[in-house]
Amino acid sequence: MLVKHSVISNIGRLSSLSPSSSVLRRQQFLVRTLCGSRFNPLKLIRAMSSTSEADAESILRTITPSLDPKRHKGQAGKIAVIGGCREYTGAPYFAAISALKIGADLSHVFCTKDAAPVIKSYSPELIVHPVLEESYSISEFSEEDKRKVQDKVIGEVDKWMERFDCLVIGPGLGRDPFLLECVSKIMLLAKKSIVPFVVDGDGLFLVTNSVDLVKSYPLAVLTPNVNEYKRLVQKVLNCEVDEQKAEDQLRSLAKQIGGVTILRKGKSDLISNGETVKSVSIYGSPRRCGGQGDILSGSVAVFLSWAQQLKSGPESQKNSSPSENPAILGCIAASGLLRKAAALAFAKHKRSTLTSDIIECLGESLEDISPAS
Ligand SMILES: NC(=O)C1=CN([C@@H]2O[C@H](COP(=O)(O)OP(=O)(O)OC[C@H]3O[C@@H](n4cnc5c(N)ncnc54)[C@H](OP(=O)(O)O)[C@@H]3O)[C@@H](O)[C@H]2O)[C@@H](O)CC1
Ligand SMILES: Nc1ncnc2c1ncn2[C@@H]1O[C@H](COP(=O)(O)OP(=O)(O)OP(=O)(O)O)[C@@H](O)[C@H]1O
Ligand SMILES: [Mg+2]
Repeated sequence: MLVKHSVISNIGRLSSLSPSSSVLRRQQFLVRTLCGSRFNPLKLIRAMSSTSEADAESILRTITPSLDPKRHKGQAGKIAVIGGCREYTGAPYFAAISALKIGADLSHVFCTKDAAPVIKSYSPELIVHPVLEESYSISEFSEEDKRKVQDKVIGEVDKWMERFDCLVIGPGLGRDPFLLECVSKIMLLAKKSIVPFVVDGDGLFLVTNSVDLVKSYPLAVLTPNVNEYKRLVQKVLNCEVDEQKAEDQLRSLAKQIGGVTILRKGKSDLISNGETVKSVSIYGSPRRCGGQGDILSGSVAVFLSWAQQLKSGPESQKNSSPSENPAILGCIAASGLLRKAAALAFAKHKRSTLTSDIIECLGESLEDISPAS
């Protein structure tokens, strides 16, 4: 019930933003999904009651849509990654290509001008927007001109915002202050349009320093690694990470940030929205090469979109969709699939397993669990 009330109050807050018609549709969908006539307290209480190992395979089977010939391009998901700068071009590519490899129809990347040609050259499948600016490229500008540049950046992203099913904010973003200020405005835009977002990498650096950017937004998912989690706990809970109370601490953290969903990455992935805590411990791979978290953030975006779609689609009218929060379902599905793909890639490549090898195994791993036909 607590969940229901907090969702209603969050929606109330979101409603005060004079929404457009597509925003209204999203709001109505949220209300129907989380609090509507299909609201089943028994199912919800069961789902929320304890920390337990999630049945990731069953969730993957439930939320992965069938390949229906009647569906048109875009219906399987339109994802956008906000990330990619001079230093990092791999991370946004990994997140964006993983979304496509899992089954999303369109994957965009909004990055800096330097990063764009590099990311484009990795793959013609991605739609790359060279719109973000770092301080060095505007160092000679007056304050007024800097503001104009910022408005232009926000305008470029805003043109697309309502078309996206989910954003991934942060892989390879870097920590340039001017760029991060623009990204904080992009988060506000996403909230205004009620677009879910996954925050990872340097996006978590931004959010840790400005928690209000995500606080009480029920469609925000944070995916911290060990360092990012430590910094969040220190900032929000004002204490150190306590492994003995890992689940309680994660639940408190998510609750303190107003019920956002947090996926704490590690030996076991732990997922909480401040009410329930679920774990995914399927055996993955002993290789810890960089970039696996980026696969995860792109995957969460797709599965979250599919879980939401399932709840709003005709299947939900038959009361056959699961009652849990789509963000939690998306995290469980993504974590389970990444671990399966990592295990498969490791079986093939052993010590030389790289992130690209794991990405190549995403399709086969999903096919094993949820065959296309
Ligand atoms: N190919 C690319 O373009 C990629 C780009 N990426 C992008 O890089 C950006 C920064 O992200 P990040 O992950 O490097 O930052 P953060 O977590 O602060 O780690 C910094 C340092 O912390 C340590 N450390 C890490 N894990 C640890 C552990 N388990 N236990 C203990 N220590 C641990 C370790 O330090 P060391 O051990 O070397 O002292 C590590 O070097 C971000 O934008 C991200 O998206 C990546 O996605 C990778 C692929
Ligand atoms: N010790 C571990 N044992 C098994 N799996 C792990 C371990 N640590 C992380 N993972 C898995 O690897 C995935 C990526 O987590 P990781 O902590 O490497 O993220 P990250 O540091 O953000 O990665 P990236 O290099 O992309 O930034 C997680 O989903 C988790 O399932
Ligand atoms: Mg990372």
